[in-house]
Amino acid sequence: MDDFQSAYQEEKQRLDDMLQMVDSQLTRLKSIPVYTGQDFTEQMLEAHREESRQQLARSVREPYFGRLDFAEAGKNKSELYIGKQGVYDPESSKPVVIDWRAPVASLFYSFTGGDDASYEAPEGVIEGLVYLKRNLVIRQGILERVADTYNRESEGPAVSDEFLVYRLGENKDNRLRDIVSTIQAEQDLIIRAAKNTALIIQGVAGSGKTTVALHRLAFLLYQYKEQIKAERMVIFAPNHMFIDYISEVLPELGVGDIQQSTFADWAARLLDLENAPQDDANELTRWFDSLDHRQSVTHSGKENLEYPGRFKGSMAFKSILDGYLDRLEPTCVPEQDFEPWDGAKLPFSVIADWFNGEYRHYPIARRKERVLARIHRWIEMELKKSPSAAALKERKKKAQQREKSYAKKWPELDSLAIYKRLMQDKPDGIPSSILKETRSYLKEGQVKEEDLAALLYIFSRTQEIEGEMTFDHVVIDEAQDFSPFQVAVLDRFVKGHSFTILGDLSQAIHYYKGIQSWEEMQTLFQPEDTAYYALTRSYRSTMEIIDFANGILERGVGTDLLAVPVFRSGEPVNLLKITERDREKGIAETLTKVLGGSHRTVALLTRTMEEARELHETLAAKSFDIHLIGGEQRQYTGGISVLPAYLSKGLEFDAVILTDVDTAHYGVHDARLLYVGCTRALHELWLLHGRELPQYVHSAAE
Ligand SMILES: Nc1ncnc2c1ncn2[C@@H]1O[C@H](COP(=O)(O)OP(=O)(O)OP(=O)(O)O)[C@@H](O)[C@H]1O
Repeated sequence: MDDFQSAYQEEKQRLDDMLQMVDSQLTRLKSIPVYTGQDFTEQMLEAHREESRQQLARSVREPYFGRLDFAEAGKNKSELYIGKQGVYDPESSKPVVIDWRAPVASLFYSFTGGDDASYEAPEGVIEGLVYLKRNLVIRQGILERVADTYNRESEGPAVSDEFLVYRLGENKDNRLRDIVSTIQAEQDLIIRAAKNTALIIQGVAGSGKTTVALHRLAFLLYQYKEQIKAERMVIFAPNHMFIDYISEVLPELGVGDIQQSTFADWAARLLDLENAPQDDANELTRWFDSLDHRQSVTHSGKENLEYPGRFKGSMAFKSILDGYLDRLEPTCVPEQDFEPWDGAKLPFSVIADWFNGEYRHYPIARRKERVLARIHRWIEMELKKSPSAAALKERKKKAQQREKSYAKKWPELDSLAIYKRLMQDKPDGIPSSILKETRSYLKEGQVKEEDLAALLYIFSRTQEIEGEMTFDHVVIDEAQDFSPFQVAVLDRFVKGHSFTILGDLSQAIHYYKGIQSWEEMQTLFQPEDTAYYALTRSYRSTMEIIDFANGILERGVGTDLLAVPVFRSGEPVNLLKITERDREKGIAETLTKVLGGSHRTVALLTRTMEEARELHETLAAKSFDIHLIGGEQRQYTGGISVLPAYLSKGLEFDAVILTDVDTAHYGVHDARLLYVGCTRALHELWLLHGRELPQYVHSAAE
């Protein structure tokens, strides 16, 4: 028997033993009748049993994925099995499978060979020797693969990339998956970083940002279980389809109840907006669907703060709001005494004293509420002094009217009302075009996504932020499209600046919003409260695709944030010229060719929504089973999809076909967009064009 076979036999025997143990624990737990009574202690015990049942049911399918033989200095070697969750021997209560988030499991990810192995444990740094690092693929309880990525006894070097390349070569379905078995050291550092830090991560396309963020949430919940709750953690994603796409990773990791939302949805809920802006689907269509309009805007020299989205996302706008709100505070109390009926008087000075003195520690909207409630109580006390029933009746009637009209003299202090007044009052510093446009749609009862940061900020300064509104941790994915002001606002809702902010500046396709450098975010925090990481290795695509996309970055985007590929080779990138007359035929033929492979997900990426619609119609008429994805889409179902490139951000497909890659569709300002499109492909990439390719694509292909 060779080494491999004996390792396989050994692991198979171990697995059988383990499955038997897990199965008998599960059978025992299932035999306990489910408690449905009223006793609180019993309810808690039942909840605990149910959690164990679910965990064990997951463990029966895949109890572990890795083995690490480690000898702590001065101690014997132990064989540690690492799984998505810990398993305990019911008799000895000792762990037989270690949770991947436990300190010692970090060695499985950080160790790449050599005589020095150490990890950080609560009791300090533990040092020792690693003898074996082994990956095990178990599916539905069956051992499918054993791969040693390090063996002290063998001569050869560590081959950790081989197993990674095997995993990366698999085709994908319609959901993002967990990567616990192949987390890379650079990713592990981010996943395990301390909680109370605003982590800012620049990662090239396909570097695992989204995946890492989700694993980090699972880690934080494990590491800080006493301090944080899943329901108080949130991941902000760009749209509903993306939320659907990532929705299975956390349950796979055994973590539930973490909020997944768009910023717009969260803001609309908190602000109780009647007309909530629908993410940015409309805005996207406006900016991306008319090629001419977009060209003229990007060429007009209008940069930065002249775009409403950029201005309203800037910290300069926040300062203007601060000034306005500071001025509002001393003018809240109406300058008059309050007389509920003739002869009874509550002097202005007393009311002002309540507002500015006694209730000073409350935000102003709350203060107003408290003062008005106190006035009401004062009226009731005064009414009791009425000399007769008739007088009481008369006074009560008067008081009701006057109380109502007095309350109306106070300024309205809900966020939208304040914001509307601010736009009317025209404070210095807001460009007049922005004032005018905003006033006009606010008057129609509309609010745009770009206004939400300001509205939330006003809310946070004027209302009380109650416990259930706060977060223990916030993840912002695609953060290059967030504004500094949005992050500053969120900071008011999150405890201890506990953020994971991830994005890629090269994918900042929204010229009208977002940031241009990470410094804009970093400077929001004290240096000791923030840390910056860069992820440069790209795991999604083949070397050929990454090299090609790097060419676009270098020559089209003009950045040096290039991706480093994992050594996974595939087909060359295909640049195919088809005459305009044969466009539809050429696209259909390419699609047929691509479908001849073993791909499970294929995307046709157009430049505009309109083109996607037309192409969908054409191909559906040719009997292709194809889905059209639009901005309002809530689910991604896999298979063959046709969508505009700007909606493909964050997603990935086994094969990607980009249509009309010519200078008219992808001008110099669209290099980022094309980069996004190209980097969606895992294994195969086609660029079809009738007219001239953009110059930066020509050179990227050379
Ligand atoms: N360590 C890893 N092991 C295996 N697969 C990985 C690893 N890291 C990332 N991947 C895979 O790479 C792909 C890209 O991951 P992900 O979507 O999280 O990257 P991203 O940086 O958010 O990408 P983009 O910015 O392009 O949207 C996914 O298929 C993910 O499973």
